[in-house]
Amino acid sequence: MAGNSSITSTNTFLGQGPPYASLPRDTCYVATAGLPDLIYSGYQPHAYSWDDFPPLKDILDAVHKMLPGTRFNSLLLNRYKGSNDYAGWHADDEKLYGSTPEIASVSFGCEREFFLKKKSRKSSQERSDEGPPSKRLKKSNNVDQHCFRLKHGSLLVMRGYTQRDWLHSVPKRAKAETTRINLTFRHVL
Ligand SMILES: O=C(O)CCC(=O)C(=O)O
Ligand SMILES: [Fe+2]
Repeated sequence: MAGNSSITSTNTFLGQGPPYASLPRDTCYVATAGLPDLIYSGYQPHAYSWDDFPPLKDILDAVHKMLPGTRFNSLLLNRYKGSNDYAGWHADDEKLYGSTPEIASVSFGCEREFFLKKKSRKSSQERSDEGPPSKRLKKSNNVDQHCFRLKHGSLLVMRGYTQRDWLHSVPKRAKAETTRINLTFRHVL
């Protein structure tokens, strides 16, 4: 990596999103030159080049080998520095990914829980909220909710209508003492 400073402060707030001063985790966006700008949760991240981060290119190559037929050309990196960093309920359903985006999510460091819940009719029209996910979810027996513990080195793939029909989140976790880095590889059309 080209230094920690590249991970933070890379987002331009467009003033359209929810009333959060910043995302509740650090992020960094890497994309192949010439792709349309990514705008999500009211932010427009600066697009770094793959050449700025050779190790990320190596991981991209490994993911392509694991998932034959994929052609990821962008990466949203998330850094959860501790128990208070989180990702609120959202779907990665931005138009630039198309109607059935495939997203490969690789995790390093502290194990965290990743939740999926089926969208309600109302929430299928919602955009990313980035608000803290409800703790009550963990106790729910609802069959339309799932929890995955994403271990160091794990690969999780979302594809098909996952973004259209489901929301996902990484809630705060009191016992998360160390940093977690998550890489979500995506294909911008
Ligand atoms: O950290 C994770 O596992 C999920 C991150 C995520 O949902 C995203 O970057 O859109
Ligand atoms: Fe996501």
